[in-house]
Amino acid sequence: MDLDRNRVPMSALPDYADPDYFDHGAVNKQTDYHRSLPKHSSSHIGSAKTPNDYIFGDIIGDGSYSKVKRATDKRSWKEYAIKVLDKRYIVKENKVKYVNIERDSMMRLNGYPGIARLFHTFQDDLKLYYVLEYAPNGELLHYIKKYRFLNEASVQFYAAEILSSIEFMHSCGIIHRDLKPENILFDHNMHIKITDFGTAKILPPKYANSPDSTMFSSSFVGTAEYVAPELLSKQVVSKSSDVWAFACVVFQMITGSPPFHGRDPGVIFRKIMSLDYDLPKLMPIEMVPLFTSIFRLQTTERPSIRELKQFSFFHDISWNDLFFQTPPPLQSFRPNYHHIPVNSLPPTYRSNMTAAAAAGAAAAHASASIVRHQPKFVSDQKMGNLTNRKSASPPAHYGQATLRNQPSMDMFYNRLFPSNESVVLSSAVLLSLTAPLPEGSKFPSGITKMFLKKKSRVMLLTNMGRCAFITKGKNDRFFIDAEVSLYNPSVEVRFDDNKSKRFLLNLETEAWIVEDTSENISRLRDVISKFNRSGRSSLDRSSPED
Ligand SMILES: Nc1ncnc2c1ncn2[C@@H]1O[C@H](COP(=O)(O)OP(=O)(O)OP(=O)(O)O)[C@@H](O)[C@H]1O
Repeated sequence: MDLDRNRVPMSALPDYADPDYFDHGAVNKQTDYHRSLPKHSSSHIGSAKTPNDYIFGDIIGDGSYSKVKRATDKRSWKEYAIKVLDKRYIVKENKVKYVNIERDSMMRLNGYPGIARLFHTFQDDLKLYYVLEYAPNGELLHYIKKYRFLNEASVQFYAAEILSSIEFMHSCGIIHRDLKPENILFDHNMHIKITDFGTAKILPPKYANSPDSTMFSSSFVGTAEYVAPELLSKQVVSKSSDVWAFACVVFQMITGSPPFHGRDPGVIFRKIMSLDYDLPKLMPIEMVPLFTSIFRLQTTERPSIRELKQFSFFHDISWNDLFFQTPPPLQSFRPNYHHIPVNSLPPTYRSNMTAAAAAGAAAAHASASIVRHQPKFVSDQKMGNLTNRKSASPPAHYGQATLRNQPSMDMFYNRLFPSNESVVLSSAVLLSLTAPLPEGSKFPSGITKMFLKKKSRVMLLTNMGRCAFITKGKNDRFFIDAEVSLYNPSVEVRFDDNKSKRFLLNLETEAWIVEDTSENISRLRDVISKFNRSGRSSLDRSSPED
């Protein structure tokens, strides 16, 4: 079931009658450079396959404008991951360019073992399908969360695989621009497969062998924690921006969190621009130069990949047959107490650190604390103040329902709630999590806005003042992944200016920015304000006695 169906007027859409609309760049005209690329045979990328050739299984990934599903080829019984993209949404959100970039860059990189392969693309009236090599062992992020600090042997081995794959990408003239643990997957044999080339930069051919520090203009793409300073200060990227992200990923593997983290993109960017990061005291000494040499503001000061491969951290890596080796088992990091703590580093290492980083390292040594940053939407605990509810704990069926045999979406949505509660308004939205906005401060704009992670959700408002955000999970089951009571007096609702489709739910410890994509903003404004006003007026009435 497509949640957005019936929400976008057909007249607003371009003509998709041409089956090659996406496959041959009718929307995004091919540049001379694209025409100069080697052509792939039509059996490889083209319309030879259809959705009927596959048995679709669970959703295994939820991107900002796509769902990734497990699928089995009916003839070969081989398993694939099929990325299903909603054409209407892509056009409406101006994502056509990214969809084509993803296909073009993956085609160019096909065959390298560290990069997920794209086998076919095809489409039907509503969707685009990218048939990808299936990486059944999930994301690197999963293992970082599971083990918190990964063992040194794994960090070394996987850092080498990632670095080799980046080197290959760069040699093909592709800068990934969004390397992060969510985009590094594991195949059957626990070798890496880099994915998500939707925001890659495809360089003109003459730059394929350019130095890593050569800069290219770039829009603001990527993920705040892994973005390099040159993008923030000059709106440019270089191959060494991927190397910066690589260092952030390796840092996260060994310490559990990325080096530059914070509650909102603004905080993260300030830390990146001032190179404000901490080196935990038990970090293996051989790893330190990796970070101190890469975390430099000037791209020219960062080592090239060729130089990095010579670092002592990689001294026993056999680079030529990495993907034929058996990876070391992923485990938790067991600190080797013979490692030298950071505060007794030789002066050459210390001189590479900024004052802030050195002070941070000293502080980290004193407290040995490593802060973990895993943004997470809150759910049930926010429901405590829901009025008219006898109990804060959800009923047994709460949060899950199947879609089958439901005559209308609203009736279906009602099944998510207790029987005395019903949906009064639903709308497709983009939801992002950020730090609470102090009174009087403006909504995120410019690059801070661009780096907010947005998730497509359906927002439901119920007659009980509940504001729930739902998404589709495994087996086509919907679930509520964030919700709040608008009657809760500590929830502040703030609308952006009149022209904007955004509003903010300011909670005590975090804020949700909601952007309406269903032309419903004025109705949302009315209903939400009504609920929230009554909650806040009860706060005003009760505060004098408190
Ligand atoms: N080949 C694959 N094998 C297994 N899982 C995959 C594969 N490709 C993608 N996934 C899963 O789906 C998720 C989303 O995929 P992908 O990052 O390509 O989508 P996206 O729309 O670009 O996401 P985002 O908006 O988060 O950048 C991945 O993080 C991963 O968990």
